[in-house]
Amino acid sequence: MNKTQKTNRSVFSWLSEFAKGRRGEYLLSVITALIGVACSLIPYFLIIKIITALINGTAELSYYLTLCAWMAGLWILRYILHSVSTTLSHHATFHVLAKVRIMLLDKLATLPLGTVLDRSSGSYKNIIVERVDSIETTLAHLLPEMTANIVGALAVLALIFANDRRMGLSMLIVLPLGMLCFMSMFRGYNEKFQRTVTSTKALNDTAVEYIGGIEVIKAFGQSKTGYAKFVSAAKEGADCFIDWMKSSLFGQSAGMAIFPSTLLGVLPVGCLLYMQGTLTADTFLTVIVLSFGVMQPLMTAFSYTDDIAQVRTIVGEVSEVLSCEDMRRPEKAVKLPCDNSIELKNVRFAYHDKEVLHGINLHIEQGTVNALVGPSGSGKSTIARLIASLWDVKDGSVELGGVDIRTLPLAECTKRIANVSQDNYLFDLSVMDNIRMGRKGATDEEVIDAAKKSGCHEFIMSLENGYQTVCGASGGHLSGGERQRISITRAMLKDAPVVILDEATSYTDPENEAVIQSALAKLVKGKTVIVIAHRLSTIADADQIIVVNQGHIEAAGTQEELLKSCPLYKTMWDAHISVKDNGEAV
Ligand SMILES: Nc1ncnc2c1ncn2[C@@H]1O[C@H](COP(=O)(O)OP(=O)(O)OP(=O)(O)O)[C@@H](O)[C@H]1O
Repeated sequence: MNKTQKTNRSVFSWLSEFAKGRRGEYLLSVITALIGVACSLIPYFLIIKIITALINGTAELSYYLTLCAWMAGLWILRYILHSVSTTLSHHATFHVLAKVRIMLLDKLATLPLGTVLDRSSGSYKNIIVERVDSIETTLAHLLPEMTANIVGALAVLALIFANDRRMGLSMLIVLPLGMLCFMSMFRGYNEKFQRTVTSTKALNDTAVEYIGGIEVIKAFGQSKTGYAKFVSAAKEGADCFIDWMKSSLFGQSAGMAIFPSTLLGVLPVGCLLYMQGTLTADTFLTVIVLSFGVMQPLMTAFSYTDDIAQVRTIVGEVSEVLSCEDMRRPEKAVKLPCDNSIELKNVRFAYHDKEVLHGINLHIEQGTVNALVGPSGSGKSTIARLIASLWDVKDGSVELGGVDIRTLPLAECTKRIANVSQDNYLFDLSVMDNIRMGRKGATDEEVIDAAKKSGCHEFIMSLENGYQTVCGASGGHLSGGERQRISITRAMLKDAPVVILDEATSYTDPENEAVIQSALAKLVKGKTVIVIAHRLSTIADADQIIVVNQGHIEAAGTQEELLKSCPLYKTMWDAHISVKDNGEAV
C-alpha cells in the first residue's frame, strides 16, 4: 500500500482547511439547500390535507385550488433555492480548487529536482489538472446536497414517529434487509477502489509516456499493441472495473430495489392496526405519503459514499505532493560568498538508496575552466547538479565562495550559477521571451545584444518571424542545435559568475561547431566554469581536468599531468584520438 492509500484524512477537514475565506459561501449554500428541502417537504402535508378533505368531502373547490397553488409555488421556490445553493457552492469550489492547483505548482518549484523527476510528468499533470478537476462536481454538491438530504429524511422520519411510533418502526422493517444487500456490495470495497485508482493512474502515466515516446515507437515500427506496457495497463483497467461490477451487481440491484420499498412494512402493519381500530385513517394516510420522503433522500445521500472515497484518494495524492520535503534554504543569507570558487567536501549522494557519489573532495578555483570527464554513469552530471543546487547532498557539503550552499537562499544560488545542459528546455513562447528568461526584465535590446555576442542573431533573424518566432512545445519547432544555441544565449544574458556546461555542445553539427565554441568562449570568459564534455579535445586546454570514476575522483590536473599520471585518462584520450584519426566526429 502506498502513501496515498494510507491517507485517512477526512475530506471535510481538508475542505474546511482549503475553504478558508470561502466558508461563508459554503454555509450560505447549505442553509439555502436546507430551506429548499423544507419547501419540498411541505407539499407532502398539503397532499395529506387534500386527501383528508376529499375523503371527508368537507372542502370547496377554491380550497383545493389554493392548496395546489401553494404546492406549485413551493416547488418553484425549491428549484430557485437549489440553483442559488448550487451556484454558491460551485463558486466556492472553483476558488478552492484554484487554490489547490496554485499550491501544487508553487510546491513543485520548491522541491528538489530529484523529487520532481521521481514521478513521471504525466502523473503531475494528472494530479494538477485532471484529478483535481474530477472532484469539482462532487465537492460542489457534497456539502449542500448531502446535508439537505440527510436532514430532510431525518425530519420526515421524526414526524412519522411523532404521529405514530408503531408506524415509524414499521417503516424501518426493510432497513436491515436493504442494508444487508448494500453491505455485500461494500465487501472488499477499499481494495477494489484502490485497484481502480492505481490502474487508472497507471493507464494515464503510460498513455502520456506513449505519446512522449511516439517518435521512437514509430521509428521502430511499434504499434500501440506493440507497446506492451500500455496494453497491459489498458487491460488491467478494464479487468478491475469488470471484476468490481460483477461482484457488486447483485447487492447493488437488490439494495436499490428493497431499500426504498418502505411500503413493504408500512402497508401490512398499517392495515392490521387500522383493522384493530388502533390507527386512524388520517394517520395511516399521513404515514403512507410521508414514507415516500424518507428513503429516496437517504439513498441520494448514500450515493455520495463512492464520490467521497474518490475525493479522499485525490486529497491523499494532493497532500502527498504538498507534504514532500522542500529544499531547505533560508530566506536570507547569514553570510554571502566572498568569491565564486567551489569546494566539495566529502560529498556523498544517493538516488533513493543507491549511493552514486562516495565521498567527493574537490576544489574549483574562481575564474578557472574545470572539466569533469569519466566513463558514462560515473557521476559527472550528478556532481554538476549538486553544485547547481538542483539536489541537496546526502552527506558532506558543497561550498560556494567558502559558504555552504544550503545556508544560501535558492535565489542567491540561481543568480550566481548558470546551468546549460544538453536538454535545456525551451517554452512554447517567442525566441525573445525564451532568451529573456535568463534575466527577468531585460530589454529587447539587451536580448538582441546577447544573441549577437553568442552568434545567434543571424540565425534568429532568418527564422520566419525573427525574434517573435514561437519555439513550439519543448522548443519542438527548432532543431536540436538551434535550441542549444538559444540556451547558450539565455545563459549569456544571465551573466552569472559560475557557468556549468553539461554536454552543452552535444547537438552541434560541424558547420556550427566554430560558432558555438566561440559563443561559449565569450560566455565563460572570466567565469568559474565547470564543463562536462565527452569530446576530450574540447577540454584539453582546461585549467583542471577532473577524472570521475564510479562515484570517486580518480585524479585531477592538467591534460599534460594526467596523461602522465592517470591511466584511465590516458586510455580515454587514446580512444578519443583513435576515433578522430578514423575520421569520425569529435
Ligand atoms: N534521476 C536518477 N535516478 C536514479 N539514478 C540516477 C538518476 N540520475 C542518474 N542516476 C544514476 O547515477 C549514476 C551517475 O549518473 P550521472 O548521470 O551523474 O553520470 P554521468 O557520469 O554524468 O553519465 P553520462 O556521462 O552518461 O551522462 C548512474 O549510475 C545513473 O544511472
